[in-house]
Amino acid sequence: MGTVVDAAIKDANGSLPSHKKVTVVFVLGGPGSGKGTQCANIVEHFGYTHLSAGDLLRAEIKSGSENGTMIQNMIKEGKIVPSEVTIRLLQRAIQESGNDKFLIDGFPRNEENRAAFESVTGIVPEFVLFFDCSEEEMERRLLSRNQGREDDNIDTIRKRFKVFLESSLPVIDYYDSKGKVRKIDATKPIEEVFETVKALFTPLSDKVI
Ligand SMILES: Nc1ncnc2c1ncn2[C@@H]1O[C@H](COP(=O)(O)OP(=O)(O)OP(=O)(O)O)[C@@H](O)[C@H]1O
Ligand SMILES: Nc1ccn([C@@H]2O[C@H](COP(=O)(O)O)[C@@H](O)[C@H]2O)c(=O)n1
Ligand SMILES: [Mg+2]
Repeated sequence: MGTVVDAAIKDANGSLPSHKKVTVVFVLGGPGSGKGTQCANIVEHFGYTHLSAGDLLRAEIKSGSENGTMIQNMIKEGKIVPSEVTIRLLQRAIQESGNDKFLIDGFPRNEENRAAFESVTGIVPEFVLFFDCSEEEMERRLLSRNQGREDDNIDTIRKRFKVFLESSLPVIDYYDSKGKVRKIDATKPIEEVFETVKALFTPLSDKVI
């Protein structure tokens, strides 16, 4: 069993923390590198709860929240939403899940995300899964994804790549300096990528489904 952290997770309103043992794996990689695809496989085999920061933000827009328009504009521009908004959504999802192990996909996306999450929740990731993929391949995947995402157009994709290089790679470098990064060649076919991923999760798991 991997290390678990005793995290003080405040509830969605920021009230008294409840102590809960949780295991968190951050899943990072460029836009279209296959984070969501591989998270679905990990959930199926290892019983984690998948929390995609992007999905939570899109759900917040749909819910008609007062932050909806701001979030929608940021996503259209490929920009990173202020940490307090995203962290509140992640905390709520953690609290509501009833699970104790989480894949946090697409977060932390910049230094502000990283530092704020650690200081608010006290959670240190078990490790960071980094899907390494060429821009050429990611662009091809995003342009053929066909999920109706407003940010899957060439203008926004280029902005997202720039933000990834400038703001997200430094977060991966930070965790790499702490020996936490598990880098995966994500240009390979889905099944081959998952074989490598599986080998990382199997030692943490006492039951493989
Ligand atoms: N290894 C792979 N080979 C080929 N296609 C893939 C691979 N992994 C994922 N895809 C496809 O690429 C597209 C993007 O994958 P996915 O949504 O998992 O990426 P993502 O990293 O979550 O992207 P985003 O950051 O935009 O949310 C999907 O259509 C998916 O089916
Ligand atoms: N930590 C995050 C994660 C995402 N966003 C915004 O959502 C967009 C889509 O994210 P995906 O992971 O689903 O690709 C992303 O481009 C950002 O605009 C964010 O702000 N903060
Ligand atoms: Mg995704």
